[in-house]
Amino acid sequence: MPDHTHTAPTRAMRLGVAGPVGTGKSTLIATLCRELAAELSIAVVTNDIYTDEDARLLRAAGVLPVERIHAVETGACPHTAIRDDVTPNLLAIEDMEAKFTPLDLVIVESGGDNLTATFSPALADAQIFCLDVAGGGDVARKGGPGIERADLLVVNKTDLAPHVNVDAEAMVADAQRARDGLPVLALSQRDDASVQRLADWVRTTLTGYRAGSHIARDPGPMAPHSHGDGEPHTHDDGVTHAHA
Ligand SMILES: Nc1nc2c(ncn2[C@@H]2O[C@H](COP(=O)(O)OP(=O)(O)OP(=O)(O)O)[C@@H](O)[C@H]2O)c(=O)[nH]1
Repeated sequence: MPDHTHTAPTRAMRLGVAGPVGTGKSTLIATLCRELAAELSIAVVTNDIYTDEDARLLRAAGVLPVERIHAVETGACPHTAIRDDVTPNLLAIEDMEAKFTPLDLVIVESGGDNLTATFSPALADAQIFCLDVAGGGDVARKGGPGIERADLLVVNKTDLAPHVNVDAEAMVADAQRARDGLPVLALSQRDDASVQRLADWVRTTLTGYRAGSHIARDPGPMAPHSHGDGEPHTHDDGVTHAHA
């Protein structure tokens, strides 16, 4: 008989943060580091297409020692690096684990990408998907793998809602309907209570992970899409699309 009991993991929890360009992923990660660095040993891996811009932003924020922030350059296809070929990210994580052992938490930021990019469970033990109220009030209602099935959906920058004529509460309610009971968090850097709720979610998820009760989920594959020009190609999950 195979043994299906779960044993508590011994390595750091890997937390993915995904979402479209500019939704506030780097800022959210900087905030988590600021809130949790005194109690947890943290490292961050960023994914950028051609630069190390996100890593530089995080280093400049001064929330972690600079050597704990590692940039992976993904080339033209940022979602491939978090889903189809996770090897460069796994190598970067293992490098950080070797340098800073014992780590409690490794946060991996995806390159800002489209609404359907999600982490493979081979890379992330848990994942946050980030939306921005300024991206439009109907985005949450339209759904998609990250919106519907990430471990936590963040409706971010709620302080901007009145300036962009978006009803943030309605957006959160739409998201809750799409998520079948999974949590949704309204977040603003200007609302400390919301920042505390975010930090508490990470603490609780880490506790579950350490106890062996948190199971990494796969939100689902990329929807078919195109980057505008270039040759179509097939990902490991069988989806064909074109690249710039
Ligand atoms: N008003 C407001 N602005 C925010 C908030 N969070 C982030 N921002 C701003 O939103 C912009 C984009 O934030 P980033 O954290 O760089 O977003 P990102 O998703 O990492 O961006 P990419 O890596 O380029 O995809 C920056 O100007 C942030 O200062 C927030 O809660 N409220």
